[in-house]
Amino acid sequence: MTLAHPRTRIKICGLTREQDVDAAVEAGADAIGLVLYPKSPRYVTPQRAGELARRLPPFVTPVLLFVNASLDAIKAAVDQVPTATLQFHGDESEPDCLSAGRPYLRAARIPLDEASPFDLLKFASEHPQAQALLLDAHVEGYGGGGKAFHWSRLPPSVNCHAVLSGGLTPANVGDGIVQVRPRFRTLAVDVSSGVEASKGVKDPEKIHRFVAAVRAADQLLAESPHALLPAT
Ligand SMILES: O=C(O)c1ccccc1N[C@@H]1O[C@H](COP(=O)(O)O)[C@@H](O)[C@H]1O
Repeated sequence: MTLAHPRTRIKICGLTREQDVDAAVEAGADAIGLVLYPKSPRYVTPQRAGELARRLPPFVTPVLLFVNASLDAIKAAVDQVPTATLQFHGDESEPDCLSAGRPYLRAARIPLDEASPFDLLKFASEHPQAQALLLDAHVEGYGGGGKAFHWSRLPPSVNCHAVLSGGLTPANVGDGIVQVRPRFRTLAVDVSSGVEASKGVKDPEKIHRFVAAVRAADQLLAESPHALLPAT
């Protein structure tokens, strides 16, 4: 059976503190992201990632984020968080993404400039084993830039699961869900900057408002499926 409007899953990314992990869980997040990219202001060591992930209750997924990491570095983090889903946010090939033997999300970094070409269908075909494509804006530093790309750039129909990210906030996530969900098999959302007090420090009130905005969009779509805009 296909559900017309499955609940939008939510990932809160870039957590560095116990209280932020707890706030994400209390708000109802389905996944938390831990950034293993040393150049990020949200970087955590593999050991710290393990400490934070061990706070999670069942059925909340820890996601380990990498940018062009070596296999040794990936394995060191997976040793600490053996149940992790991996998020590859750099220039990794499909064999790189498969090398650690864990489910993974592959970030597609979509140019902010509408004149710059980006072929998402080709990108999807190059990552057939990704659990989902994570759609982010192409920003300096690879990600976590708080910038939204033009959602209208996405193709009308892509036969894969997707995670919308890049500049999401409590104010725009509902609109993002309505615009992007019809184009993919399912849609989840991922936020970092939009729920922060400062880089690497989350604001529990913003997390709650973000989750409430996602649930409001889900409710709207369940009650009025016509609210889904036709994909262009
Ligand atoms: O968070 C980071 O510092 C980061 C560094 C390198 C690659 C990705 C990073 N974060 C991811 O970027 C997207 C968008 O984040 P934002 O909401 O726009 O801040 C998200 O998937 C983060 O997990």
